[in-house]
Amino acid sequence: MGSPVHRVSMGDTWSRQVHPDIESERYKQTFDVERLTNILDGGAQDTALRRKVESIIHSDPEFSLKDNYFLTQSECYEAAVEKKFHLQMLAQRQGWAEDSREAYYAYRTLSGSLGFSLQHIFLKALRSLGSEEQIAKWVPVCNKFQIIGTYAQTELGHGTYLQGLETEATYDAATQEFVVHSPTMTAIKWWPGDLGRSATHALVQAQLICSGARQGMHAFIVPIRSLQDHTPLPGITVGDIGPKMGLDHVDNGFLQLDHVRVPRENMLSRFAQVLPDGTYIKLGTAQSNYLSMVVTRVELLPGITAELQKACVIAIRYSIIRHQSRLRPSEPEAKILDYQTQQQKLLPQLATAYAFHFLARSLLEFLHDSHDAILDRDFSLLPELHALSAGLKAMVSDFCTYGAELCRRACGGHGYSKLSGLPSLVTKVTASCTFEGENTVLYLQMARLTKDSVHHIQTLMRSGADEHEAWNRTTVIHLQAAKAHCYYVTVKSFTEALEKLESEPAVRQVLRRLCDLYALHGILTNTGDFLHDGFLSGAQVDMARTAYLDLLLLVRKDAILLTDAFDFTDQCLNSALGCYDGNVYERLFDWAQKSPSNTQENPAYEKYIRPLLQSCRSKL
Ligand SMILES: CCCCCCC/C=C/C(=O)SCCNC(=O)CCNC(=O)[C@H](O)C(C)(C)COP(=O)(O)OP(=O)(O)OC[C@H]1O[C@@H](n2cnc3c(N)ncnc32)[C@H](O)[C@@H]1OP(=O)(O)O
Ligand SMILES: Cc1cc2nc3c(=O)[nH]c(=O)nc-3n(C[C@H](O)[C@H](O)[C@H](O)COP(=O)(O)OP(=O)(O)OC[C@H]3O[C@@H](n4cnc5c(N)ncnc54)[C@H](O)[C@@H]3O)c2cc1C
Repeated sequence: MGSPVHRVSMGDTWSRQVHPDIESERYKQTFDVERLTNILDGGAQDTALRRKVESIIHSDPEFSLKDNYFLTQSECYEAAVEKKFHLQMLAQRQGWAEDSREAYYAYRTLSGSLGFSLQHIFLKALRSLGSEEQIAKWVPVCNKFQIIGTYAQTELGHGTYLQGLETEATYDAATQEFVVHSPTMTAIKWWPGDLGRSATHALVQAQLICSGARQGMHAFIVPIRSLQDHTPLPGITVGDIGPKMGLDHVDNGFLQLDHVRVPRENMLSRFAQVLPDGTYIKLGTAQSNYLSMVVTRVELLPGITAELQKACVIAIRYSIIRHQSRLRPSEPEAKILDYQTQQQKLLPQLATAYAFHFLARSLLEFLHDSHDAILDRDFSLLPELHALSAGLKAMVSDFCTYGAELCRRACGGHGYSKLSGLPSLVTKVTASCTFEGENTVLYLQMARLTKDSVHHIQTLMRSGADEHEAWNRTTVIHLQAAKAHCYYVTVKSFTEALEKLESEPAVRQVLRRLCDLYALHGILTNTGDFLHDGFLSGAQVDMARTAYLDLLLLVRKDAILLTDAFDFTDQCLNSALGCYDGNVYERLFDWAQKSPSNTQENPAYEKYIRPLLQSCRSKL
């Protein structure tokens, strides 16, 4: 009789018998895993609520992810829309609001494999840029899915440089309408998620033209498909941009506007208004309409971090089960996590996954404390919020992408199998280095604030360079300064989180080790900077390395318990390598046999293989 089935288990044949190699790693608990889970969730009640939502979702076969790896792009898209449809019906029955904790936990449970992900961003932009009246009008119809929104800012010719966006919204005082138009091929909106086949409305960022003057980028709600039969409305050419590297379940699309008219009330007017006679009233700053990007960058951080957390869970559990080669000729093959190099690959990533959890929580608190003031047009905190959100979104997405790929590679051949769950994690998190702001550009937004950057610019300007040339000729240094600042902010937020855990000594100690490992990893991967600036001597670098290698051994002992604390269900991980019970090989073999290439006829045989074999045989 196997051990009792753990609550996160897949619930299949092998869930009943926990592999002894992984079970032995759970015997000696140096800290209370459940308490750490509660801390990560924000409290025991949040853990209970999350688990309740997970249980409801996993009890319904409509939400199963197990066939996802065998679907085409169109099937992926339809499966995600189908799950979103069923989740919306479930949410209505359960009374879960669109922006509720339950809805967030449902999204986490399904690893974001849901349609209409841009509805959230449409709503965020609405709440940041819309007047109270516009919010009261559009939020309810969004929440009830009476419309499906997307956020259309990027164009074929421009994504980063927002002042270069070409889409125009020209005010017609005679009819009190805006004429929204794509004047050139490069003005076609390109990339917006859910635009290809789903959205009925787009929040279009366009250059406002009124009273003969160009007023910069403003947001307009533009209906794009009929609510009766989903056909494109007059003046609208819309479609899918075609196959991508990943995120097959998202229909990223294009939108060409041919003099489309929308009522004056459709320009989001928290920070600017156009009066009936075309008079432009500025209520904010030049960058007020960039606020929605700030909010989205901050609110994307937990989801991006979760991808690295899942990659660490899969790779570390697999590294306990996988035996390969011998540490000593006289001993049996070793668990690959007992090799120092495997520890050096995975455990700093685990530390990073924890560090980013506390960083995201700290930045979300800053956003929530400052957002209301900004909505009330007190912009004093906006520059710092922008700089932090830009730099930290760039760092978190960069390092989560790097870390997820490292976890994938650390699993050898099976890490290259989609059935491991790792390749789709990597392609998904990679996208976050580009969307919501390309990372280099965002790092540079933070760098504008650092002392070191200013010094280099001033030196060049004294030698005769103008400010623009001086800036461009020092951006590599700015980038370095911004990355260093991001690392510092991350260690600071992790340390501050530990200070609040005085009543949890055992949990605090295990997290302290992760914080030290994260900080030392940062120093040891940038020793040149520390030596160059005289912050460390060679002897001190040696001390740091010794402490780092000692920490790897200590964290190794708690590695499985630290992955368990994230409390991802097996269904959410959807990985043959990463299940709680560790029965890797049985699942790999079982799942592979479910592949359509093993269950369907092989047309290539009759057409090509048999004729080829026979033609060769006849010559023998
Ligand atoms: C299943 C997965 C679901 C995932 C969903 C993903 C959905 C993705 C959506 C998108 O991708 S939407 C499109 C996102 N696009 C961007 O983020 C564009 C990125 N580009 C920029 O942000 C621009 O580079 C820029 C920063 C806007 C450049 O600004 P600008 O061209 O005006 O020049 P600067 O001189 O750099 O800035 C001027 C001034 O403005 C301040 N500032 C810039 N951005 C902001 C902001 N967001 N908030 C507040 N302030 C901002 C900047 O600091 C400068 O201020 P001063 O220094 O002059 O005071
Ligand atoms: C999966 C995915 C989903 C997306 N979803 C949406 C969406 O829903 N809505 C939407 O509006 N957009 C969306 N986008 C578009 C995304 O926001 C843009 O791709 C992003 O802002 C980058 O702009 P770009 O593609 O024009 O790249 P570019 O800005 O052309 O960048 C190309 C290169 O030029 C460099 N570069 C650009 N400007 C500078 C500079 N000033 N200094 C130094 N280097 C510079 C960049 O660092 C980069 O290396 C999505 C993109 C992806 C990949």
